[in-house]
Formats: sequence, structure tokens, C-alpha cells
Amino acid sequence: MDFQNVTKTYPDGTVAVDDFSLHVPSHTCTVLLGSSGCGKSTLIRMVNRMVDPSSGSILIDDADVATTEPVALRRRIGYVMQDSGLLPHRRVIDNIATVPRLNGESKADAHRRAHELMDIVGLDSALARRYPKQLSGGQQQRVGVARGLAADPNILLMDEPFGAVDPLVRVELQRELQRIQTDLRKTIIFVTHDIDEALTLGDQIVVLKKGGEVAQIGTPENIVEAPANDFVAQFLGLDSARRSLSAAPREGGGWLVSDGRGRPLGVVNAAPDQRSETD
Ligand SMILES: Nc1ncnc2c1ncn2[C@@H]1O[C@H](COP(=O)(O)OP(=O)(O)OP(=O)(O)O)[C@@H](O)[C@H]1O
Repeated sequence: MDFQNVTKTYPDGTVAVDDFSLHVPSHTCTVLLGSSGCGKSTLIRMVNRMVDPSSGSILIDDADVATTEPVALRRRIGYVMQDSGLLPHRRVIDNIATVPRLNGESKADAHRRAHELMDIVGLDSALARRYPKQLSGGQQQRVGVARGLAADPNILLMDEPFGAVDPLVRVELQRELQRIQTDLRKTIIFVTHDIDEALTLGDQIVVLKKGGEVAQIGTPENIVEAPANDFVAQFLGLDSARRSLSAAPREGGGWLVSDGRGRPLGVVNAAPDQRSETD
């Protein structure tokens, strides 16, 4: 997928995205990382035409999304948002089956697929008959992910999908997504302002400034090892005590790693290039 010189000016004159270009490699997870208001949601919503660019284009397999009817586009691109966006008056199973049903699948087939998806996202099948409000926030987000995957889309758009759940559940959901992605290899665009989440999930991370200005694009390793500028270093907190780590040799081998305030964080047993044959 490619964003080509995309600009979005809202009717009130706000320039949310200014001349943004990006190649999104297939079958990998691209994270758009930036603080509130930098244009992340606008960017992701232009892919499925919830928002149309003022100029520029977005190409999927070399076809401009502007040439595809928005409803058709949304039925073949998965979309997961922060508050899960579930239909409150529909049971979990029917929420997941919504798009396959709209695509003409029989109820039996759509429900069978929905049960498979519940399994994939780690939801007990006993929850199928519940309504969204009878689920925890984390469970609702799992339903949201299942629903996003229901039509077996090649592309999955995720707009701060785990932003509203508590930190422990958030880490669990991130792990589930990584596991799912190992199997399904979707092209994912994942929006977050959480650095740890970006470093965990991104194959490619795009650090954004206001107006969708790209501050840096790279793998998590690239960005942590070599921030392109002060903005990226500060945003990642590389100059803060939490991330400026130090390591001291440890009795019995390995290193004790501490943060910038000297608090112990853990132990490194061996640097990758110093592993012995027996490790
Ligand atoms: N419908 C709209 N009309 C006018 N301005 C808008 C509209 N939607 C978004 N904006 C503005 O565009 C800019 C980018 O907003 P956007 O929601 O894309 O940012 P974001 O990075 O996703 O932020 P957040 O993380 O807070 O959701 C902001 O200044 C916002 O106020």
C-alpha cells in the first residue's frame, strides 16, 4: 500500500495531514506513532475512505482507493477502533458475523467462522451469546479484533485498539495480536501514542510530528539505536532515566542492567555475539 503526497484539510481549515507519503509493506505491521493530534487517525481513516484526502492518493495494489466505493472498501478492509465499536444490541457472535453476512454468507457459515475467530482471539465460546456490555473491556476489544478479521481482509486498520484497557490486559492483547499475526500475516496499520506498544508490535515504525510530518521511519531497532533527530530521541524518552540503561558485570557471568537512576531492571546472560557454543 502507498500513501502518495496525501494532504487532508478539514472544512474548518485544520490541516491534519500535510503532504504525507509512505510505503506500507505487505504482510507486516506498520505502526504510526505520535502524540495526540498529529494526524494518525486521519491517516488511517483515509485508507478505508471514512475520510477522503483533499489531495494526493492512497494506492492498494496500485489502485487508488478513491476509485472504489467506500462501502465496498470497508467490507474488505478490517477496522478495529479504540472503543471496539460493537453494536450494543447484537450478541457477540452476530457482531463478529456482521460483515460476512453483509458479504452474502449464510448465517450458518458466518457463525461457524465467528466461532473460529473467537477461538483465534482467545475468547471462550460460552461468551458468544452475550451482549457487548456483558463483557470486560479486554474481551470487547478481542471481539473487535475478531470482527476486524471476519471477512478475512488482507488489510487490517487498528486505531489505538488497546488504548482503553488496563496495562496488564493491554500487554496480553498485544501478545495475542503478535501470535495471530505470526499465523495470518496481514498487512496491518496500527496507530498508537504508546512507545512500548510501537516497539513491541511494529515491523516498521513511523514516528510522526504534527500534520503527519514524518520524523523517522525504521524498524524498532533502527529507531532506538539511531534516532534521526532530537524530536525522536525525546519522544522515545531515550534521554530519560527510564531508557538510558547501563550494564555492570555480574558475579557468575552476565550483566546486571540498571536504568538511569541505578534501579536494577534485570539480567543479561550474554550479548548475542558473545554466546558460547553451549548456550
Ligand atoms: N472532523 C474534523 N474537523 C476538523 N478538524 C479535525 C477533524 N478531525 C480531526 N481534526 C483535527 O485534525 C488534527 C489531527 O487529528 P487526528 O484525529 O487525525 O489526530 P490523532 O493523531 O489521531 O490524534 P488522537 O491520538 O488524539 O486521536 C487535529 O488537529 C484534529 O483536531
